[in-house]
Amino acid sequence: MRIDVVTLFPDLVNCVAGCGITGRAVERGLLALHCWNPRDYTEDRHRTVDDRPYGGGPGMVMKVEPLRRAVHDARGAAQVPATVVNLSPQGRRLDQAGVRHLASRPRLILIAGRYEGIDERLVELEVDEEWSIGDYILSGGELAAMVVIDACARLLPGALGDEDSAEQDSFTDGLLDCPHYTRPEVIEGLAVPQVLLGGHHGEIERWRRKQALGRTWERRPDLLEKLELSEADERLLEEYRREHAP
Ligand SMILES: Nc1nonc1C(=O)NCC1CCCCC1
Repeated sequence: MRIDVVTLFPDLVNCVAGCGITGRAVERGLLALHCWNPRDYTEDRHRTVDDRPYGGGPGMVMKVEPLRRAVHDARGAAQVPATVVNLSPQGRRLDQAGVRHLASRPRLILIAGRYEGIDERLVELEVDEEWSIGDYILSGGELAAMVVIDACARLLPGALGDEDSAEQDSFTDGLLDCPHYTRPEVIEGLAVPQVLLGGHHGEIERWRRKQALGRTWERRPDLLEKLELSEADERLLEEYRREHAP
């Protein structure tokens, strides 16, 4: 998978290429990451990428032309046609289904805006999809782009080793994750649940599933409403509810 990012801060975005699962995906050739700086596509002495907003108001707006030239060069840098994605609070809210959709694209060009935003005509001329990582305002689209890169990289075949399987990731099956524990067995009088020490894999799996169902019910009932639970899951959840009824 190839991801290009149009950004005024390539050093920030390139951090993902240097460490962790994303760094390993790049090392293994599973993910190619390239940044394109609109400032390199300016033609004036001051390398201007922004200007005052029509209609007045605070802040600045990113100009179309430097962005458009950067997108154009990004498109031409590889044969594979790209899906151009703008990251902004105006986009569709990203969830794991959205990540699966984006990770299924052979190539993405992510646009990371700054200032008050990008000129709307760039969106009309070049952007295929707009995505938001949440209902809050960041200083720029770079962190959102890095979230997309990380979440997509985890889904690339071969990106995860056994030690960090995405299969057990919460949200993979629409549920929150179960609690996790490691040594020591007791900390400040808090012991690891006995079932996890017994080595009975069937019981452990059952306990983890019940915890995932129960925690989703307690913390994110909205997620539970979207799911068709099996009879076994319904029974597990009922058991959890009985054990945790206030
Ligand atoms: N939330 C978000 N999800 O994706 N991006 C987000 C964001 O807050 N981005 C910053 C804005 C700042 C003004 C210019 C355009 C990007």
